[in-house]
Amino acid sequence: MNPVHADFFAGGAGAERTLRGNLAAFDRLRIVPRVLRATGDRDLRTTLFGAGLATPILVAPTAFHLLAHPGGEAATAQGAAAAGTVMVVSMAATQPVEVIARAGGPLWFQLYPQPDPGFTASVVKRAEAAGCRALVVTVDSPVFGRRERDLRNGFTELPAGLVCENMRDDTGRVRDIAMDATAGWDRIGWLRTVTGLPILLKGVLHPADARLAVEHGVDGLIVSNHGGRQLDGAIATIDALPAVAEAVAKRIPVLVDGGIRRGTDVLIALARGADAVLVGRPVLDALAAGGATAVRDRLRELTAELDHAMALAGARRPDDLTPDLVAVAG
Ligand SMILES: Cc1cc2nc3c(=O)[nH]c(=O)nc-3n(C[C@H](O)[C@H](O)[C@H](O)COP(=O)(O)O)c2cc1C
Ligand SMILES: O=C(O)C(=O)c1ccccc1
Repeated sequence: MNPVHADFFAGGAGAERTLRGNLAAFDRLRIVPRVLRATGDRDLRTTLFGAGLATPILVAPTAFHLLAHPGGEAATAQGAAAAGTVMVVSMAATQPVEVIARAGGPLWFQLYPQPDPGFTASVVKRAEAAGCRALVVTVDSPVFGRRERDLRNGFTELPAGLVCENMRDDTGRVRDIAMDATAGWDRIGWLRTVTGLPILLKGVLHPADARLAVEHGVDGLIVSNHGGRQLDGAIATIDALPAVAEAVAKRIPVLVDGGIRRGTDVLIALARGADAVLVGRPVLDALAAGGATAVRDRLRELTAELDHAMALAGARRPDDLTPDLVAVAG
Protein backbone atom coordinates (compact mmCIF):
# COMPACT_ATOMS: atom_id res chain seq x y z
CA MET A 1 0.00 0.00 0.00
CA ASN A 2 1.05 3.61 -0.55
CA PRO A 3 2.75 4.58 2.76
CA VAL A 4 0.72 7.82 2.89
CA HIS A 5 -2.48 5.77 2.82
CA ALA A 6 -1.07 3.25 5.32
CA ASP A 7 -0.44 6.20 7.68
CA PHE A 8 -4.03 7.43 7.16
CA PHE A 9 -5.37 4.01 8.24
CA ALA A 10 -2.97 3.37 11.12
CA GLY A 11 -2.66 6.88 12.54
CA GLY A 12 -4.32 8.79 15.33
CA ALA A 13 -4.66 12.37 16.52
CA GLY A 14 -1.98 14.46 18.25
CA ALA A 15 0.70 12.47 20.08
CA GLU A 16 -1.36 9.27 19.49
CA ARG A 17 -1.70 8.72 23.24
CA THR A 18 -5.30 7.57 22.95
CA LEU A 19 -4.46 5.35 19.96
CA ARG A 20 -1.81 3.59 22.08
CA GLY A 21 -3.94 3.84 25.22
CA ASN A 22 -6.76 1.73 23.76
CA LEU A 23 -4.29 -1.16 23.39
CA ALA A 24 -2.40 -0.51 26.65
CA ALA A 25 -5.65 -0.57 28.65
CA PHE A 26 -6.31 -4.18 27.56
CA ASP A 27 -2.74 -5.07 28.57
CA ARG A 28 -3.60 -4.01 32.15
CA LEU A 29 -6.70 -6.21 32.44
CA ARG A 30 -6.82 -9.90 33.33
CA ILE A 31 -9.50 -12.56 33.18
CA VAL A 32 -10.60 -14.33 36.36
CA PRO A 33 -12.01 -17.59 34.95
CA ARG A 34 -14.70 -19.82 36.46
CA VAL A 35 -14.28 -23.62 36.54
CA LEU A 36 -16.56 -26.66 36.26
CA ARG A 37 -19.26 -24.66 34.49
CA ALA A 38 -20.05 -27.55 32.10
CA THR A 39 -20.45 -25.12 29.23
CA GLY A 40 -20.30 -27.75 26.46
CA ASP A 41 -20.31 -26.07 23.06
CA ARG A 42 -20.49 -22.30 23.26
CA ASP A 43 -23.24 -20.26 21.63
CA LEU A 44 -22.00 -16.91 20.36
CA ARG A 45 -25.16 -15.92 18.51
CA THR A 46 -26.14 -12.33 19.24
CA THR A 47 -29.38 -10.43 18.58
CA LEU A 48 -29.28 -6.68 17.96
CA PHE A 49 -32.43 -4.72 17.06
CA GLY A 50 -34.24 -7.95 16.30
CA ALA A 51 -31.64 -9.33 13.89
CA GLY A 52 -29.60 -12.44 14.62
CA LEU A 53 -25.83 -12.43 14.09
CA ALA A 54 -23.38 -15.35 14.24
CA THR A 55 -20.98 -13.38 16.45
CA PRO A 56 -20.90 -10.31 18.72
CA ILE A 57 -18.02 -8.90 16.60
CA LEU A 58 -19.12 -6.26 14.05
CA VAL A 59 -17.25 -4.21 11.44
CA ALA A 60 -16.70 -0.58 12.51
CA PRO A 61 -17.33 2.20 9.97
CA THR A 62 -14.08 3.26 8.31
CA ALA A 63 -13.43 5.60 5.40
CA PHE A 64 -11.96 5.05 1.93
CA HIS A 65 -11.78 1.25 1.46
CA LEU A 66 -10.76 1.64 -2.19
CA LEU A 67 -7.40 2.92 -0.88
CA ALA A 68 -6.88 -0.47 0.78
CA HIS A 69 -8.10 -2.87 -1.93
CA PRO A 70 -9.62 -2.67 -5.43
CA GLY A 71 -12.71 -4.48 -4.12
CA GLY A 72 -13.39 -1.55 -1.80
CA GLU A 73 -16.30 -1.49 0.63
CA ALA A 74 -18.11 -4.16 -1.40
CA ALA A 75 -15.31 -6.63 -0.59
CA THR A 76 -15.58 -5.75 3.11
CA ALA A 77 -19.34 -6.25 2.99
CA GLN A 78 -18.90 -9.63 1.33
CA GLY A 79 -16.42 -10.67 4.03
CA ALA A 80 -18.64 -9.49 6.87
CA ALA A 81 -21.66 -11.26 5.39
CA ALA A 82 -19.69 -14.52 5.07
CA ALA A 83 -18.74 -14.21 8.74
CA GLY A 84 -22.40 -13.69 9.67
CA THR A 85 -22.10 -10.18 11.01
CA VAL A 86 -22.99 -6.52 10.43
CA MET A 87 -20.83 -4.09 8.50
CA VAL A 88 -21.32 -0.44 9.40
CA VAL A 89 -20.88 1.50 6.14
CA SER A 90 -19.01 4.79 6.59
CA MET A 91 -20.49 7.99 5.22
CA ALA A 92 -16.97 8.39 3.78
CA ALA A 93 -17.23 5.14 1.78
CA THR A 94 -15.71 5.24 -1.70
CA GLN A 95 -18.47 3.12 -3.25
CA PRO A 96 -22.23 3.79 -3.38
CA VAL A 97 -24.22 2.20 -0.56
CA GLU A 98 -26.39 0.46 -3.19
CA VAL A 99 -23.31 -1.30 -4.62
CA ILE A 100 -22.09 -2.27 -1.14
CA ALA A 101 -25.54 -3.64 -0.28
CA ARG A 102 -25.54 -5.88 -3.35
CA ALA A 103 -22.25 -7.46 -2.16
CA GLY A 104 -23.32 -8.29 1.38
CA GLY A 105 -25.30 -7.43 4.44
CA PRO A 106 -26.72 -6.90 6.99
CA LEU A 107 -25.52 -3.28 6.84
CA TRP A 108 -25.89 -0.31 9.15
CA PHE A 109 -25.11 3.22 7.93
CA GLN A 110 -22.84 5.70 9.73
CA LEU A 111 -23.80 9.36 9.49
CA TYR A 112 -22.12 12.67 10.19
CA PRO A 113 -25.20 14.92 10.36
CA GLN A 114 -24.57 17.68 7.81
CA PRO A 115 -25.38 21.37 8.34
CA ASP A 116 -27.89 21.11 5.45
CA PRO A 117 -30.87 19.17 6.90
CA GLY A 118 -32.40 18.48 3.50
CA PHE A 119 -29.21 16.84 2.28
CA THR A 120 -28.78 14.90 5.54
CA ALA A 121 -32.32 13.57 5.21
CA SER A 122 -31.70 12.54 1.60
CA VAL A 123 -28.59 10.56 2.61
CA VAL A 124 -30.56 8.80 5.36
CA LYS A 125 -33.38 7.96 2.93
CA ARG A 126 -30.86 6.62 0.43
CA ALA A 127 -29.23 4.36 3.06
CA GLU A 128 -32.68 3.15 4.13
CA ALA A 129 -33.70 2.41 0.54
CA ALA A 130 -30.47 0.44 0.02
CA GLY A 131 -31.48 -1.78 2.96
CA CYS A 132 -29.42 -0.43 5.86
CA ARG A 133 -31.04 -1.54 9.11
CA ALA A 134 -29.74 1.02 11.59
CA LEU A 135 -28.27 4.50 11.66
CA VAL A 136 -24.99 5.10 13.52
CA VAL A 137 -24.61 8.81 14.28
CA THR A 138 -21.00 9.73 15.02
CA VAL A 139 -20.98 12.34 17.79
CA ASP A 140 -17.28 12.54 18.67
CA SER A 141 -16.43 14.77 15.72
CA PRO A 142 -17.78 18.33 16.13
CA VAL A 143 -14.51 19.20 14.38
CA PHE A 144 -12.09 16.93 12.53
CA GLY A 145 -9.24 15.42 14.59
CA ARG A 146 -5.69 16.67 14.06
CA ARG A 147 -3.95 13.72 12.45
CA GLU A 148 -0.33 14.75 12.36
CA ARG A 149 0.79 11.91 10.09
CA ASP A 150 -1.66 13.13 7.44
CA LEU A 151 -0.53 16.75 7.92
CA ARG A 152 3.13 15.72 7.55
CA ASN A 153 2.34 13.59 4.51
CA GLY A 154 0.19 16.27 2.90
CA PHE A 155 -2.72 13.80 2.68
CA THR A 156 -5.59 16.22 2.17
CA GLU A 157 -7.59 14.66 -0.63
CA LEU A 158 -8.37 11.38 -2.30
CA PRO A 159 -6.46 10.33 -5.43
CA ALA A 160 -8.06 11.18 -8.76
CA GLY A 161 -11.10 9.03 -9.51
CA LEU A 162 -12.03 8.34 -5.87
CA VAL A 163 -14.80 10.27 -4.11
CA CYS A 164 -17.18 9.84 -1.19
CA GLU A 165 -19.88 8.28 -3.36
CA ASN A 166 -22.64 8.72 -0.78
CA MET A 167 -22.13 12.48 -0.68
CA ARG A 168 -23.61 13.04 -4.15
CA ASP A 169 -26.59 15.39 -4.17
CA ASP A 170 -29.53 15.15 -6.60
CA THR A 171 -27.53 16.98 -9.28
CA GLY A 172 -24.76 14.33 -9.03
CA ARG A 173 -22.29 16.76 -7.46
CA VAL A 174 -20.16 15.30 -4.64
CA ARG A 175 -20.29 17.42 -1.48
CA ASP A 176 -17.46 17.57 1.06
CA ILE A 177 -18.23 15.92 4.40
CA ALA A 178 -18.72 18.70 6.94
CA MET A 179 -18.20 18.36 10.67
CA ASP A 180 -20.83 20.39 12.50
CA ALA A 181 -19.89 21.95 15.83
CA THR A 182 -23.40 23.45 16.14
CA ALA A 183 -25.10 20.06 16.60
CA GLY A 184 -26.92 19.50 19.94
CA TRP A 185 -29.38 16.94 21.29
CA ASP A 186 -32.17 18.54 19.21
CA ARG A 187 -30.38 17.08 16.18
CA ILE A 188 -31.19 13.59 17.44
CA GLY A 189 -34.86 14.49 17.90
CA TRP A 190 -34.89 15.85 14.37
CA LEU A 191 -33.30 12.63 12.99
CA ARG A 192 -36.13 10.73 14.68
CA THR A 193 -38.59 12.63 12.45
CA VAL A 194 -36.57 11.59 9.37
CA THR A 195 -36.17 7.85 9.97
CA GLY A 196 -37.80 4.93 11.72
CA LEU A 197 -34.50 3.03 11.82
CA PRO A 198 -32.83 2.36 15.18
CA ILE A 199 -30.48 5.25 15.99
CA LEU A 200 -27.15 4.55 17.72
CA LEU A 201 -24.77 7.23 18.96
CA LYS A 202 -21.10 6.47 18.28
CA GLY A 203 -18.42 8.17 20.34
CA VAL A 204 -19.96 8.36 23.81
CA LEU A 205 -17.46 8.10 26.69
CA HIS A 206 -19.10 9.98 29.61
CA PRO A 207 -21.83 8.24 31.65
CA ALA A 208 -23.83 11.50 31.84
CA ASP A 209 -24.08 11.49 28.02
CA ALA A 210 -25.16 7.85 28.15
CA ARG A 211 -28.03 8.84 30.48
CA LEU A 212 -28.98 11.77 28.22
CA ALA A 213 -28.96 9.47 25.21
CA VAL A 214 -31.45 7.11 26.87
CA GLU A 215 -33.63 10.09 27.88
CA HIS A 216 -33.61 11.31 24.27
CA GLY A 217 -34.85 7.94 23.02
CA VAL A 218 -31.62 6.77 21.41
CA ASP A 219 -31.73 3.03 20.59
CA GLY A 220 -28.09 2.09 21.18
CA LEU A 221 -24.65 3.42 22.14
CA ILE A 222 -21.16 2.80 20.84
CA VAL A 223 -18.50 3.59 23.42
CA SER A 224 -15.72 4.86 21.17
CA ASN A 225 -12.92 7.40 20.90
CA HIS A 226 -12.79 6.99 17.12
CA GLY A 227 -9.76 4.72 17.38
CA GLY A 228 -7.74 7.58 18.88
CA ARG A 229 -8.31 9.78 15.80
CA GLN A 230 -10.32 12.60 17.38
CA LEU A 231 -9.54 13.83 20.93
CA ASP A 232 -6.00 12.78 21.78
CA GLY A 233 -5.86 12.22 25.53
CA ALA A 234 -9.37 10.75 25.63
CA ILE A 235 -9.90 7.80 27.99
CA ALA A 236 -9.34 4.27 26.66
CA THR A 237 -12.68 2.83 25.63
CA ILE A 238 -12.38 -0.33 27.73
CA ASP A 239 -11.86 1.94 30.78
CA ALA A 240 -14.87 4.13 29.89
CA LEU A 241 -17.17 1.15 29.30
CA PRO A 242 -18.07 0.11 32.90
CA ALA A 243 -19.48 3.52 33.91
CA VAL A 244 -21.43 3.83 30.65
CA ALA A 245 -22.86 0.33 31.02
CA GLU A 246 -23.87 1.10 34.61
CA ALA A 247 -25.58 4.36 33.56
CA VAL A 248 -27.50 2.58 30.78
CA ALA A 249 -28.51 -0.29 33.08
CA LYS A 250 -29.44 -2.57 30.16
CA ARG A 251 -32.14 -0.20 28.84
CA ILE A 252 -30.50 -0.14 25.37
CA PRO A 253 -27.62 -2.08 23.77
CA VAL A 254 -24.11 -0.81 24.50
CA LEU A 255 -21.34 -1.58 22.01
CA VAL A 256 -17.66 -0.68 22.23
CA ASP A 257 -14.77 -0.30 19.80
CA GLY A 258 -11.08 0.61 20.02
CA GLY A 259 -8.03 -1.61 20.34
CA ILE A 260 -9.82 -4.94 20.08
CA ARG A 261 -7.25 -7.27 18.52
CA ARG A 262 -7.85 -10.65 20.23
CA GLY A 263 -10.75 -12.83 21.27
CA THR A 264 -9.71 -12.25 24.88
CA ASP A 265 -10.21 -8.48 24.32
CA VAL A 266 -13.75 -9.22 23.15
CA LEU A 267 -14.35 -11.40 26.23
CA ILE A 268 -13.21 -8.57 28.53
CA ALA A 269 -15.42 -6.03 26.70
CA LEU A 270 -18.49 -8.27 26.97
CA ALA A 271 -17.73 -8.94 30.65
CA ARG A 272 -17.45 -5.20 31.33
CA GLY A 273 -20.95 -4.64 29.99
CA ALA A 274 -20.84 -4.51 26.19
CA ASP A 275 -23.49 -6.38 24.17
CA ALA A 276 -21.16 -6.48 21.17
CA VAL A 277 -17.91 -4.97 19.88
CA LEU A 278 -16.69 -3.49 16.62
CA VAL A 279 -13.28 -3.74 14.98
CA GLY A 280 -11.77 -1.10 12.70
CA ARG A 281 -8.12 -1.50 11.79
CA PRO A 282 -8.07 -5.33 11.96
CA VAL A 283 -10.63 -5.33 9.13
CA LEU A 284 -8.75 -2.69 7.14
CA ASP A 285 -5.50 -4.64 7.47
CA ALA A 286 -7.23 -7.82 6.31
CA LEU A 287 -8.94 -6.04 3.43
CA ALA A 288 -5.59 -4.65 2.26
CA ALA A 289 -3.92 -8.04 2.56
CA GLY A 290 -6.51 -10.20 0.85
CA GLY A 291 -9.89 -8.62 0.10
CA ALA A 292 -13.20 -10.26 1.01
CA THR A 293 -11.84 -13.68 1.95
CA ALA A 294 -9.23 -12.18 4.27
CA VAL A 295 -11.89 -10.01 5.94
CA ARG A 296 -14.07 -13.08 6.42
CA ASP A 297 -11.15 -15.10 7.81
CA ARG A 298 -10.07 -12.33 10.22
CA LEU A 299 -13.61 -12.01 11.61
CA ARG A 300 -13.88 -15.80 11.92
CA GLU A 301 -10.49 -15.96 13.61
CA LEU A 302 -11.53 -13.36 16.22
CA THR A 303 -14.79 -15.25 16.76
CA ALA A 304 -12.93 -18.58 17.18
CA GLU A 305 -10.57 -16.93 19.68
CA LEU A 306 -13.55 -15.60 21.64
CA ASP A 307 -15.17 -19.04 21.61
CA HIS A 308 -11.95 -20.64 22.91
CA ALA A 309 -11.47 -17.98 25.62
CA MET A 310 -15.08 -18.42 26.75
CA ALA A 311 -14.56 -22.17 27.07
CA LEU A 312 -11.48 -21.59 29.23
CA ALA A 313 -13.26 -18.94 31.34
CA GLY A 314 -16.37 -21.07 31.87
CA ALA A 315 -18.89 -19.10 29.82
CA ARG A 316 -21.38 -20.69 27.41
CA ARG A 317 -23.05 -17.55 26.10
CA PRO A 318 -22.03 -13.88 25.98
CA ASP A 319 -24.60 -13.22 28.74
CA ASP A 320 -22.56 -15.45 31.09
CA LEU A 321 -19.73 -12.89 30.95
CA THR A 322 -20.01 -10.59 33.97
CA PRO A 323 -17.77 -7.86 35.44
CA ASP A 324 -16.44 -10.15 38.21
CA LEU A 325 -14.54 -12.09 35.51
CA VAL A 326 -12.20 -9.12 34.92
CA ALA A 327 -9.48 -7.86 37.28
CA VAL A 328 -6.99 -5.01 36.98
CA ALA A 329 -3.47 -6.47 36.86
CA GLY A 330 -1.28 -5.63 39.84
C1 LIG B 1 -8.90 4.65 8.71
C2 LIG B 1 -10.07 4.88 9.62
C3 LIG B 1 -11.18 5.55 9.14
C4 LIG B 1 -12.28 5.76 9.97
N1 LIG B 1 -13.37 6.37 9.45
C5 LIG B 1 -14.47 6.53 10.23
C6 LIG B 1 -15.64 7.10 9.70
O1 LIG B 1 -15.71 7.44 8.52
N2 LIG B 1 -16.70 7.27 10.54
C7 LIG B 1 -16.65 6.90 11.85
O2 LIG B 1 -17.63 7.08 12.58
N3 LIG B 1 -15.55 6.32 12.37
C8 LIG B 1 -14.47 6.13 11.60
N4 LIG B 1 -13.36 5.53 12.13
C9 LIG B 1 -13.37 5.04 13.52
C10 LIG B 1 -13.83 3.57 13.59
O3 LIG B 1 -15.21 3.46 13.33
C11 LIG B 1 -13.60 2.96 14.97
O4 LIG B 1 -14.14 3.78 15.97
C12 LIG B 1 -12.13 2.68 15.30
O5 LIG B 1 -11.39 2.35 14.16
C13 LIG B 1 -12.05 1.54 16.32
O6 LIG B 1 -10.76 1.32 16.73
P1 LIG B 1 -9.79 0.14 16.14
O7 LIG B 1 -9.36 0.62 14.79
O8 LIG B 1 -8.69 0.13 17.14
O9 LIG B 1 -10.58 -1.14 16.09
C14 LIG B 1 -12.25 5.33 11.31
C15 LIG B 1 -11.12 4.64 11.79
C16 LIG B 1 -10.04 4.40 10.97
C17 LIG B 1 -8.85 3.66 11.51
O1 LIG C 1 -10.70 9.08 9.19
C1 LIG C 1 -11.64 9.11 9.95
O2 LIG C 1 -11.53 8.69 11.11
C2 LIG C 1 -12.90 9.67 9.56
O3 LIG C 1 -13.76 9.58 10.36
C3 LIG C 1 -13.13 10.34 8.26
C4 LIG C 1 -14.28 11.06 8.11
C5 LIG C 1 -14.56 11.73 6.95
C6 LIG C 1 -13.68 11.68 5.89
C7 LIG C 1 -12.54 10.94 6.03
C8 LIG C 1 -12.27 10.27 7.21
